[in-house]
Amino acid sequence: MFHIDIQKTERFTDEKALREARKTVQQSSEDLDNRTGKGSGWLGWQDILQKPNDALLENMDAIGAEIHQKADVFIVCGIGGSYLGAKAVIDALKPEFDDSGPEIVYAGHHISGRYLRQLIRHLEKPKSDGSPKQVYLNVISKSGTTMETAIAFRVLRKWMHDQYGDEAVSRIFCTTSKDGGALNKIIKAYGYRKFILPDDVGGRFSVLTPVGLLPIAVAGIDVKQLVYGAVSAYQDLNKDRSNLLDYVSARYALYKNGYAIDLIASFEPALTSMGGWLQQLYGESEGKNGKGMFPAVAQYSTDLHSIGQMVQDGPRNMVETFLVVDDTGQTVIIDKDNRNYDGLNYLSGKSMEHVNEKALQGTQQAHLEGGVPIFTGYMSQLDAHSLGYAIYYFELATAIFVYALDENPFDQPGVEAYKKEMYHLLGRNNG
Ligand SMILES: O=P(O)(O)OC[C@H]1O[C@H](O)[C@H](O)[C@@H](O)[C@@H]1O
Repeated sequence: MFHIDIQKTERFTDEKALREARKTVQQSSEDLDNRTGKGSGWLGWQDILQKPNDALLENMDAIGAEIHQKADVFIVCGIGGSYLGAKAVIDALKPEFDDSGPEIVYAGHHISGRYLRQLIRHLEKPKSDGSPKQVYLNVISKSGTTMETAIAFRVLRKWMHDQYGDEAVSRIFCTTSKDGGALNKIIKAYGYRKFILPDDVGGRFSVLTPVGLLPIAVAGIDVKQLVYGAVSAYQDLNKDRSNLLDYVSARYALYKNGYAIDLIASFEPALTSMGGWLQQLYGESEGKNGKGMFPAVAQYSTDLHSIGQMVQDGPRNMVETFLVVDDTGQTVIIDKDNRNYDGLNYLSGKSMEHVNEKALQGTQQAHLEGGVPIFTGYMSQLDAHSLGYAIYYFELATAIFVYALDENPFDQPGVEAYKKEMYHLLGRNNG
């Protein structure tokens, strides 16, 4: 399923510090379970697994399958927790260069007019047989007021209505909170189909709600497997949390010892977006009142050729968290070449997976010797069930770690600061 090996961190923590950390973390875990910690009104991400909503899953599956069949392009319009989870799962499981089902594109995740103009040009370009592309749009915003998403939605919505007339209404899907926010006003006025994100589930904990499930289902991924993977994790970790608590304790002890950066790395490019999802989960949950580790993401071996030097030899304040899949399911065998000009015949008959695994082991050994404590998260397979399992594992680890910091894992007050400055510069208060 999923577990984290902490062996390669042990030489960086002394026993006493680890014991203390474990005590704090144990208490944090109990506070979470007893619902006595900070932000305890925001534990809906656990409740949805305690009682999985099969009707919702069936519904997501059915709508997803219908759009999968009809759409050429499916636009996911959202930012932060409103798209990172879906992207993580889709990038992990949808085969590369796959042209079955719709192309999934993203919008509303920044304010680039250049990008949006080019996206619209792409939507308008007919298919190879000359017929127009069939476009469907899912806007996702918990608050319903996020500016990046709202601007893109305003533009794309108009494009959809210009293109499809009244039929646009049946091609636009909105995911938001039950009440409130500008998006709810728009839904009411235009009659778009709405999916609800429960109030007690924060954006970065929302991938297993319609926020993530609809785009994931549209991509042709089994949402039941995904959610039930997380349900298994929920049940297993209610029974035995020792691996998770060892991981959180070691990470907390390292943090206390001055380790300030957590570099999330994978040798499997399909998992890089999982790193992006985890980056928000860790970053927004931890970074409060001068506390927390800065989460960064690396794709290996690609980035060993760019930031590898820094990891090996830069300031010694970094831990690495590797996401590893035991079985990727597919590979390429390196053939023998009689001339052997490239000198690679010592690898002939070997799979690229074998080479990638040795690259992982070699990198870990080198970084360890260079002074980087290493966590390794093992996923048995690259499938929906294992991903769901890992998602809940990390959500739980986040909540417990942030309780150990004595902060609220579920708010993000600091994110408002840039918005305030931007709104001021844009003259929002002047109407
Ligand atoms: O879903 P929304 O309300 O549009 O929010 C989208 C994102 O933007 C906010 O500013 C928060 O910092 C994130 O936690 C959130 O995921």
